[in-house]
Amino acid sequence: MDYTAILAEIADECRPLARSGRVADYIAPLAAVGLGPFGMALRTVEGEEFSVGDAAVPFSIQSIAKVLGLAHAMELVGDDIWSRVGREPSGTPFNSLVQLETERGIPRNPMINAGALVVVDATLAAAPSNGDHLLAFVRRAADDETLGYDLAVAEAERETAHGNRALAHLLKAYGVLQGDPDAVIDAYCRMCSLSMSCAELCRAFTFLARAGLSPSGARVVSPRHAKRINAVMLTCGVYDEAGDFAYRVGLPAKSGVGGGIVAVLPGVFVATVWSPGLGPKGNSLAGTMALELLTTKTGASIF
Ligand SMILES: NC(=O)CC[C@H](N)C(=O)O
Repeated sequence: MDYTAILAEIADECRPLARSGRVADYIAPLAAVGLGPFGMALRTVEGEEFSVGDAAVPFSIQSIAKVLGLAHAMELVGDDIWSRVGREPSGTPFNSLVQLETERGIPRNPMINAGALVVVDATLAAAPSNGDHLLAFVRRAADDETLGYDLAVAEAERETAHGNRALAHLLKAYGVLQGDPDAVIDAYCRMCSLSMSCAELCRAFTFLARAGLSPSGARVVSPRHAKRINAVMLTCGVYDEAGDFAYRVGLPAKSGVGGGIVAVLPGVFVATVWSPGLGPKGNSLAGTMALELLTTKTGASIF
């Protein structure tokens, strides 16, 4: 199928909304991007690529990276990961502390910050200490050795990560975090600073549409893990907007406060969108609308 005309229509309809919402202002380099950009890309499992607008502009993928971190951890430690983090939707904001105390240090899922910190901790404990194994995993998933971090973003987040530090120390107090909370925060901020364009993000997430295979056909995760990661994205990927997002868009998806969203239709395509204006739940306003229009215009969703 040729998605060129549909993406052009979607971009026209979404551009006005790209001036609405708020950019994430607690990480200075993200605030500096400002409102206005809009880009979208779609890559089919056959390898056809379509894009519109600012689809080639790199942006900070932020919490979208939690999916890559989870995929890496599942390959490293297997089902053991689920002894320290749940897989139920939280119904709370991504950075909330409240539930973590009432549930005695076991985060609801790996897509909220507390859960991602546990995943990072598990990865640090399991991986050999030489080299950056997450980055190697991401490059392998995308078949792209040029992908990397934006270390200025990581450093800026480290300086203001007081809430995340509180989460990490609370996790440590409950004995759920094995390593040093500050080392976990450093690795977490680096992970969130991964920088990609919509087009690159489509390639990095191809394995979730291809039952675990990268664009070149290399095995990234098992088919079972791909299915499970998509399930976690569907139920938890956009935090306390997961229900509304499933209702409107109908695809497993993950958002980040950089304004990106990646959505997967298993067996068919990966669609990515970037527009920095966020709604109250921290998800891109124009990005959500673009994905809603995509599934409405094509009739393609998991439902
Ligand atoms: N929702 C997000 O993208 C949040 C990620 C960001 N690095 C944070 O921890 O606050």
